[in-house]
Amino acid sequence: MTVAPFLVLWLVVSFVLYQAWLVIHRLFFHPLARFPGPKLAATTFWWECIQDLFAGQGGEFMNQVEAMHDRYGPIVRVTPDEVHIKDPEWATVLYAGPGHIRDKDSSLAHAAGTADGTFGTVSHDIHRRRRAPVSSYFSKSSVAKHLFDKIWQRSEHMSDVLREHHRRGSVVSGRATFLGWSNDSLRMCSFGESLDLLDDPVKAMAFDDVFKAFAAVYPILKQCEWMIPFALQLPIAPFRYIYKPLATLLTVHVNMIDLAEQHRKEYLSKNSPLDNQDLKDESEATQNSQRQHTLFHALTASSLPEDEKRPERMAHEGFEILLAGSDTTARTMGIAAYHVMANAPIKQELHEELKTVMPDPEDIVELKVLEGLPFLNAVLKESLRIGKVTDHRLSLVAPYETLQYKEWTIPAGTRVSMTPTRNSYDEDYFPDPYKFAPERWLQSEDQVAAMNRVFMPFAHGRRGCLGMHFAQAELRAGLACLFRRYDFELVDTVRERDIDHSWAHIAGEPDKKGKGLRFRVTRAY
Ligand code: HEM
Repeated sequence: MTVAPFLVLWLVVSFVLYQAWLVIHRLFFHPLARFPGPKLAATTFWWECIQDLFAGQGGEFMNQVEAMHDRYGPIVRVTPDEVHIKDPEWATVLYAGPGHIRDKDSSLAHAAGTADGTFGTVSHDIHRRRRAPVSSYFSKSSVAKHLFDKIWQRSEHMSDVLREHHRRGSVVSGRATFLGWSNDSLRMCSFGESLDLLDDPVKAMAFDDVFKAFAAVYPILKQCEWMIPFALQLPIAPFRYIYKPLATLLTVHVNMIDLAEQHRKEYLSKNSPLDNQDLKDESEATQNSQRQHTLFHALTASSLPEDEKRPERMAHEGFEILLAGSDTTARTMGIAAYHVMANAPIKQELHEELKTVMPDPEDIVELKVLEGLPFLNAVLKESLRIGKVTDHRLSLVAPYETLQYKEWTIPAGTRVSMTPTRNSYDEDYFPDPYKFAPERWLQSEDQVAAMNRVFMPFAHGRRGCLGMHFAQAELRAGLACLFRRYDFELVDTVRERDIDHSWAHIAGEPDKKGKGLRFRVTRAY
């Protein structure tokens, strides 16, 4: 026998033996071996990927996790090294606050290729440092003081677009309109410029393809964290022929570096280094934000170390903001709009309430006035509840802490996940969960407090959404402009087919045969 075939045989046998040992180890000797769950899930990480890519419509693993809980109980081993817990009351233990160290699961953190951004940072300590200035830029007070004017302008613009549809009697695509609205608004507030997608539904739908492309490859990206960083080292042009939306996704990544560099230079040229030294903490940076018109200005002005202010690093923050903030808000808006349009009494009540603060339909309203409207608030919360747009497991690791769930002791260093957005469908807290019922948020204080305890559309704790105030301000402004100024009728929109989510890779998606939300503007007030 020559050396080459012998070497191949040796490699094949070694690989097979190694895989066999892995399976035996995972089933019998792994620290999670005694946790309940299907053997296949305990054996290989690829089970999740295969379920997501090939079962049903794809994106089936989340439904499988639900089925595992039905069969095995509230704690289940869902991959070789991860347990998933379904118990709304336990979320505050996993997503714990000060005094508890939680790293992020790297397969979730790195999937978008932004290991240096807040979302993509695994380490607890580095994450805290990075999150502070971004979170401050989108804080409740910063949204009210610095960003709401721009948010309102974009909603006004959406209103103008709808007025034109009314004039022409044309059918409106909810997806193109709301994605254009949220993307323009987020870009305007974060980067001081927008792509004007609201004016160009075709361009808006090209961005929809980008989100779809990301979702389509997400199950593979979760297994192969190196993929996007590797693709970014290659020329983008060939990707245009292989899969155009992926090329667009990579282009957004690359353009973000140029934008970060441009804004950093712009900020430094207008502000002396002496001023910057004076910025001792993030709250000071926020107070100073008269001169910080973009997220990159704020990051440049922050007290982060210089290495964290490299354009390549800041670009990861910018990319994450776009990825995390535009599709989510657009989807929630679509869900809210559908349910309000489909329920005449709800539509009427919302319209009447809005009239109290906008006697003239063209009135401009301050954020705090909108926040004081109980029915608008109830519609917003119910839309976030029923939408559960980020329908994926948020997995963390407590590196030094043993976690206890009932009689189960979870060793330190284990990946532990929950799906906080699914709490919203727990019948113990939300009776008749599939019903869109804003009135549930108008019950007694105790009843609302019980719901609020487990209501986590933005997840919870330090890894929870840092754009939640921004998103809610956008949704309030958007709903106010829509339902104070116009009346609508749905056009061939079926809830089960076009609105409700039936599968999810990272965001919940309606049936693939769905046509999306379509409506007509029947009246301008
Ligand atoms: C209705 C709209 C939104 C929903 C439902 C939502 C939901 C969430 C959820 C559930 C998470 C937890 C992470 C995870 O599950 O993977 C998250 C994280 C995040 N969101 Fe949002 N989000 C929304 C809008 C926004 C907006 C407008 C922005 C930007 C301004 C944003 C920026 C982020 C960032 C950067 C993170 C990562 C935070 C961290 O890791 O520390 N989100 N969001």
